[in-house]
Amino acid sequence: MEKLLILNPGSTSTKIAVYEDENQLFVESISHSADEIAKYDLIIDQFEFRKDMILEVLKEKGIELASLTGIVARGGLLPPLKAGAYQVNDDMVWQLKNKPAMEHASNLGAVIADAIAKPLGIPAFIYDGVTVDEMLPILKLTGLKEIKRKGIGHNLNTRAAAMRYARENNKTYADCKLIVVHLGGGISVTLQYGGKVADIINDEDGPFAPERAGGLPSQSLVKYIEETGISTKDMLKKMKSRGGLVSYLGVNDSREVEKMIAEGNQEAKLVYDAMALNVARKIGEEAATVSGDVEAVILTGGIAYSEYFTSEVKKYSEWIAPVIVYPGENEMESLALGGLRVLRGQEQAHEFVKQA
Ligand SMILES: Nc1ncnc2c1ncn2[C@@H]1O[C@H](COP(=O)(O)OP(=O)(O)O)[C@@H](O)[C@H]1O
Ligand SMILES: CCCC(=O)OP(=O)(O)O
Repeated sequence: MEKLLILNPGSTSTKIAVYEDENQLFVESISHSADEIAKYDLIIDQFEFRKDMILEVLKEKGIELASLTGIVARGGLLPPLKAGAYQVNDDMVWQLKNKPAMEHASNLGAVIADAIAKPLGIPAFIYDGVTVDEMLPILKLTGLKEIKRKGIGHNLNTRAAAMRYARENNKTYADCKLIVVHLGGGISVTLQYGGKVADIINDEDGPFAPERAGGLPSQSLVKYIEETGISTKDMLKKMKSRGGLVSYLGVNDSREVEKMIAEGNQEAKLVYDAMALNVARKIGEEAATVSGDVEAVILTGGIAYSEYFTSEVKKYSEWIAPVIVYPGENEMESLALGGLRVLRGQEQAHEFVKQA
């Protein structure tokens, strides 16, 4: 029997679970207030704080560290990866500590997993990391040779949703042609076919999201930075955590926005409807990429619980293909099942080599 510790550090929470084979023994999501996080300059500075908290949760739940047989974490901002599993090694820990592609809480996953796994002599893995980049070469191009599109986003949850669709329709993942959208604090619109994430539209050129600015008109953005004198670091932070619903309405919880709409707030309705329309426009972009040959559009993530939001997206997208809703995210289970496949020899973990 395998006993796996699953770690998913997010911007505002740390999710921890333990699985015995396919059975979840517990899952716990610890929220971090903005104040708690604000005192750390860099993500990596939160290492001790989050690791200690994880160890504390395991103690409370009566999980003996020595009983664990492996650890699986959400992968961080590494250089472009293949889909599936990578074994956590010294190169990966070095990369995340010294040269991550971007600051993001998921960078802590493999580093903490390594710190716990090494003394126990058990393996640690990441699975379907945020930088899985299988994008079609033609989709990498932008209008400036020096700037390329990157495959970054919610690969874990969108691939898990695509695989669920395949299972439920008695098909293999490789035989499906799907547009899968993660609707959370951030949004990713993906095109998946041929067993790959052929495209992923996320923060840089995606729709705005509860906390994210999404793609912005590039000339206006450059002028805004020059006129306000805002630093690169502060601007990136603003686009990542103070954009979208937060920028217009001051809240990142879609349920609060829906309450505002129900109370007659016209600004809230305009912004929320615009967010849904922008998601649908990106779904249309992915549909065009495959000349409309799409079998289904799948909406997943926390906002997929919303009848209001999913109906809006459907209104603009159902002409492409049936729109299926898988509410919530399935990240902890996806990590556990991925780790189990590797430990059972059903899947091979890739080896990570650092890029200094
Ligand atoms: N029932 C619901 N109706 C509308 N929005 C919801 C509902 N439940 C959760 N959400 C929204 O889902 C978002 C978080 O989605 P989730 O997939 O859990 O997060 P993340 O990708 O940020 O980890 C929040 O904006 C939250 O308000
Ligand atoms: C870093 C890309 C994936 C992402 O946006 O994740 P979160 O929504 O969990 O911050």
